[in-house]
Amino acid sequence: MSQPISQRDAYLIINAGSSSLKFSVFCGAGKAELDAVLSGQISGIGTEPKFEAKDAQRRVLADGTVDEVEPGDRAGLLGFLLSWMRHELKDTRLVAAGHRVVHGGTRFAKPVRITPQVLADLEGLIPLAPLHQPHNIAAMAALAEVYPELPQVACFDTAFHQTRPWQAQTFAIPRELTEEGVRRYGFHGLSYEYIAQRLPQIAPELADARVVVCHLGSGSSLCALRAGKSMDTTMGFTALDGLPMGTRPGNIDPGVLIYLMREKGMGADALEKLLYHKSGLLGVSGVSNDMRALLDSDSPQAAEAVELFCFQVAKQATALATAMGGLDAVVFTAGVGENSAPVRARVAEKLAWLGVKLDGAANRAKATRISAAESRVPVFVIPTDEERMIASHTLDLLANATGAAASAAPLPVAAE
Ligand SMILES: Nc1ncnc2c1ncn2[C@@H]1O[C@H](COP(=O)(O)OP(=O)(O)O)[C@@H](O)[C@H]1O
Ligand SMILES: CC(=O)OP(=O)(O)O
Ligand SMILES: [Mg+2]
Repeated sequence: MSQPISQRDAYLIINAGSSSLKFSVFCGAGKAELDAVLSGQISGIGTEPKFEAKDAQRRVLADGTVDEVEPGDRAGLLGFLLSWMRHELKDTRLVAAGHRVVHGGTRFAKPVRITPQVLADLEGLIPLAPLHQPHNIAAMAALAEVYPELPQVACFDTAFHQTRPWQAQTFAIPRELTEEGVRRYGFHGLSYEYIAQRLPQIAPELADARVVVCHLGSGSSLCALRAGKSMDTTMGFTALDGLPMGTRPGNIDPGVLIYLMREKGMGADALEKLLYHKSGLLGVSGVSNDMRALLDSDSPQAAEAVELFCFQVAKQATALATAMGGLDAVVFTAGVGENSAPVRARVAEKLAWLGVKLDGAANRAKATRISAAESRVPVFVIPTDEERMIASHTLDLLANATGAAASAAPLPVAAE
């Protein structure tokens, strides 16, 4: 029989996304044997927050709407979650906390122990990730209040994308700006890193394959994975680039921004609000930022928003296939990618010319492999697990105890 949780080392993991606050508690002596003993999320932040939690046996501990806090009150929702967890974890021996941090900038190339200096550096990156970085930092501060002695570790969305060739990291702008750090970083790296490890366990023949991973959630991006390494990705300097998302536009002609500044008198704050909070599925549909609501809606604008999303996913997937010189497999993951059969079906239809064909029944059943037997390109649905990846990095960092020293290694500027 396994040891009770109270006698095992436990790691508390927090992943603050744009529409969700996910958490897990893992127990285990090493990263190969990490058991999720508690996990869940507050989803629908900003619209209708819902709290779900499960125990080690995947039994439901909580499942309902959060009525006591305003839908957009991030601090209130974090407080609600931490007080619930504190009660649940009463005898648990927490040894560390790990956090997802969206932007590592040029400074953070790998996970790092959080120190006052690291925290200050992360705060300096808030303008490059205003929808995420403040919430990532708020979770660190809130935990430090509840567990002042607990070591905390930051794991970065940007870190996984360092293997891209320089042309995938560089904007066509004057070199001085590139050297200052104005370049394509890419995000959702913890999710892609998890998929890169998981796919060869499911399909060993694809270990060296050229795979487009579609991370479709509230924030969405694609990654070109070759032999498990990132070769390109759709997000850039910030998490605004690439695909349309819940409230973000994705690719947009920069001339639009100049037009809005000159002709509409919009400044940085107004543009930030437009691009991070009012665009994407919400802006196009006028109905919701939530893909479920759009698929359930009778509004023609909601249908157009879904079509625009699927069109861009397929179009940009094709560009990423070119970045790898071919396409051997497609993976769908994250909230929309894992749960929406209609979105997967529409994207796959648009990629038919590349040899993608789904098995309709397998797609609707959310099977692991959803492609038809005759599909040249196999297609998979793989639930992502950013929290497990963070736990694994947190264990590694603490085992190597290089913490603060590791933070001093700056990222090299993209080399030719
Ligand atoms: N059954 C479903 N059908 C379509 N979309 C879904 C479904 N379940 C969840 N989603 C979408 O997933 C999104 C959340 O994805 P997730 O990856 O958890 O987001 P975050 O970016 O906040 O981490 C929601 O905004 C919702 O639109
Ligand atoms: C980077 C990003 O967009 O993250 P999320 O999908 O969690 O909002
Ligand atoms: Mg997310």
